[in-house]
Amino acid sequence: MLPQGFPERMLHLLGEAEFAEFLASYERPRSAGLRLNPRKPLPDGASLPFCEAQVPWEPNGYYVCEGSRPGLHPWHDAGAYYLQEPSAMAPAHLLDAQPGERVLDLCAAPGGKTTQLAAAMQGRGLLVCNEIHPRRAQVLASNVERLGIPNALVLSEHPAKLAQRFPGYFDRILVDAPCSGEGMFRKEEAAVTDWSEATVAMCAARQQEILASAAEMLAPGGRLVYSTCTFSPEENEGVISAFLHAHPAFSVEPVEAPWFSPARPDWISDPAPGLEHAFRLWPHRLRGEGHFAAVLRSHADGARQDVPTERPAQLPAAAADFLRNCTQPLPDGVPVCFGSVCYLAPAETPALSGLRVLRAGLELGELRRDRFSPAHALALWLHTYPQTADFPAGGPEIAAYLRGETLHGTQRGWTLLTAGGLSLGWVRGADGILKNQYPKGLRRLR
Ligand SMILES: C[S@@+](CC[C@H](N)C(=O)[O-])C[C@H]1O[C@@H](n2cnc3c(N)ncnc32)[C@H](O)[C@@H]1O
Repeated sequence: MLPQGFPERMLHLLGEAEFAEFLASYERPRSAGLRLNPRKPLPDGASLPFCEAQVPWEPNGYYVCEGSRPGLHPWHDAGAYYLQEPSAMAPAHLLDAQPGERVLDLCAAPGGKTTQLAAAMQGRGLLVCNEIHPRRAQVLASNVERLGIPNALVLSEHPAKLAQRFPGYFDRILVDAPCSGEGMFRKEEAAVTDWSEATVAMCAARQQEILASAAEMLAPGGRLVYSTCTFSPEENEGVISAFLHAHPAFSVEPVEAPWFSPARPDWISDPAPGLEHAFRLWPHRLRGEGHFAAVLRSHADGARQDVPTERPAQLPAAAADFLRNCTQPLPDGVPVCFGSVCYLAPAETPALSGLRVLRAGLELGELRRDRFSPAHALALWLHTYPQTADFPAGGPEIAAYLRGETLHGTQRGWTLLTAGGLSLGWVRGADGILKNQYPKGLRRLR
């Protein structure tokens, strides 16, 4: 059931013929997708049984067969892929983040686009992902950890506060704005029940503010992508047009993306020039849900700004000893400790004091009574470790491990548990028993 007032709005915008096609898309099943994580390639010869065609605008993206449950496969827990609606893969593709850059994902939870940006950055550079709501920021942090991303700072701050701390600092910024969610009516019941004309107006006002903060943080010459999953012109062409009028140093960058439809400057009054280069993704014109995206380019003069960087901490000796034993070289980074928890923050990490930080890069582990316990995040980042225990991904041992049960094996001490070759967590071996170290909050009930 569509919310009252919504079909009338769309009929007015689209006209009768296209509205009929649009409406018919609600009778079709929604498209589901997943994105493979290049940091955790599937073992040679392996494939995922639930993947069908590739998503045209994302080389790692696949449509998922109807009725399949990829979230239940242990390789999901191992971070081999992220479940993501195909149209939602468009904004990060358009941002085109590069290894070594400074990239900000300003509205990042639960982390679909953050994890896609991380894949594009190949572990190099600084990825700051921010989510204003603390609970949602925890989900974001957990997904960053699951996909084994080493170079992300996870923050939970208001965009205006970040704008004060990071003027002109980022090469690329994604604003995947909170919106009225009209494009998600096929996917989320809450999007239908929460919708009203007043919500659209409230979202548009908030989007303007977020976008203005983002613009302050973009380096001269930088690229900013604004996206929503809604159809309303107020939240899309309207927001971008008002932004361009207020920020003459920006323009909409024309980008080659033949799968998407042009935006509709004719749906708003006083459209800024170039608005037609933004994109609309229509559920009746492609295989995916409704989205909007605009690529904005700064033409401001000047250079990228720097801020003071985080000072490296001295890792406790027990941590350094443990890490020396890792055969896989650690990424470039700055050791940072919060109390007894140690991280390897990305090189050039800005000073973090005064910011709400959920993860300062790769969590290495914790010092407990002079003993070092490696973090779950470290296990998921590792591909190899001198001592591993591997079990078939679909076998009973991995199912038991994910429920938090003890396994059997001859290994002694900290051992990397792998599911069909992909790291999944730690076990600690002694006397033929492999004690389960899978975090309690992630365990499956059955
Ligand atoms: C569309 S969702 C982001 C989805 C995410 N980019 C992904 O791909 O998984 C928008 C996010 O913006 C957050 N948000 C809400 N109000 C905000 C505000 N005033 N400033 C910044 N973010 C806000 C929401 O909590 C939500 O997580």
